[in-house]
Amino acid sequence: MRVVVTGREGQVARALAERASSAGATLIALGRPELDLERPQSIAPALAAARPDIVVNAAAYTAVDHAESEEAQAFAVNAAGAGAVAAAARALGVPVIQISTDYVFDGSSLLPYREEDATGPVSAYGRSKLAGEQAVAAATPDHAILRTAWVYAPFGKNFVRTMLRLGEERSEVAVVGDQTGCPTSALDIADAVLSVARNLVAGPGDPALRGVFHMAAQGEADWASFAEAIFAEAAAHGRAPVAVRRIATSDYPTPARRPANSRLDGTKLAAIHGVRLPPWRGSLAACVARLLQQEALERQP
Ligand SMILES: NC(=O)C1=CN([C@@H]2O[C@H](COP(=O)(O)OP(=O)(O)OC[C@H]3O[C@@H](n4cnc5c(N)ncnc54)[C@H](OP(=O)(O)O)[C@@H]3O)[C@@H](O)[C@H]2O)C=CC1
Ligand SMILES: Cc1cn([C@H]2C[C@H](O)[C@@H](COP(=O)(O)OP(=O)(O)O[C@H]3O[C@@H](C)C(=O)[C@@H](O)[C@H]3O)O2)c(=O)[nH]c1=O
Ligand SMILES: [Mg+2]
Repeated sequence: MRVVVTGREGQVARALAERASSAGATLIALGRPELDLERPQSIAPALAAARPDIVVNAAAYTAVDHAESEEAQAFAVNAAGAGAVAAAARALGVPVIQISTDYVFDGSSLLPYREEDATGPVSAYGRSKLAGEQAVAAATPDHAILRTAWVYAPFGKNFVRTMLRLGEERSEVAVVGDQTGCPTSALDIADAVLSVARNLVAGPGDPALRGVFHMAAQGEADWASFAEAIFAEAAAHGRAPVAVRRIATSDYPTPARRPANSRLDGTKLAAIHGVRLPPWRGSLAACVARLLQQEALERQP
């Protein structure tokens, strides 16, 4: 199975590159300048040349706060770009997997979100990603939209690496405690995406395998308790302890609003695709261990 992913250096793209061979897949990553989601005319030729059995659109404009002042660019990449990727996949006669986000919800529900729950993004990023879901669905019926959340990896830009960096500079970090979600490892996402890809390729006419699915780690955390877990893992590897001061969202002003609750319910993905991501705590432990091992190696003379 030839899996073509958009974006070369993104967390999910790099995780797919790392995990593909153990899933018996060949991974081809396409990025700028050859494939630029802001240049729709670049997309179909780049995808065609890569001869995919399936396309995964993992590239996106992901700077949540910057998107508030660059909404047009966020829409160009996340909405028009995603639609163009899906249209190109359709022209090639292959399915597309669109990676989407928990930020399509407004966060007012007290329960984990299910696929049929009403969306209502409260940020420009969330609006652009919801428009992307709609553009993909309009472009081809042969799609799976996989919504994930709070992605981290041993590489790329993410909350885990930010906390480990801050923890080297300070003995206390202030973190919001009133936003709850599902911290999800990009490596677990990669394994799940590859399973879904296999199912879509093996079941070309099966509408049940298509549509929207929630794909996040099991369990839940708020950002403050997630930070506490990161520092606990680091301390287990000999790092100095770091205290987390739990603050309210109102004490941490940001340009973008974020949902108070964006937990995702993975029941549908498990029932239909047989895929359940692991609980977040063990995946976090593996990520922190790998980061600190890399760091120790880099420090060796
Ligand atoms: N990060 C998160 O917490 C979450 C992410 N998601 C979604 O998951 C997907 C993967 O996210 P993640 O791996 O974290 O993303 P990253 O921010 O790590 O990477 C995004 C990638 O998109 C590429 N990209 C941006 N603009 C363009 C463009 N115009 N043309 C081509 N490529 C472009 C970037 O390229 P370059 O390296 O050149 O900048 C980068 O490789 C995205 O769809 C995101 O919306 C969903 C929930 C949570
Ligand atoms: C760095 C830092 C952040 N925070 C807060 C800000 C924010 O509410 C929360 C997380 O910060 P981030 O910048 O990682 O959040 P954010 O970039 O909003 O993360 C989101 O990214 C997009 C792409 C998604 O799709 C979402 O699922 C989600 O992962 O923690 C603190 O309270 N203290 C800190 O020191
Ligand atoms: Mg961010």
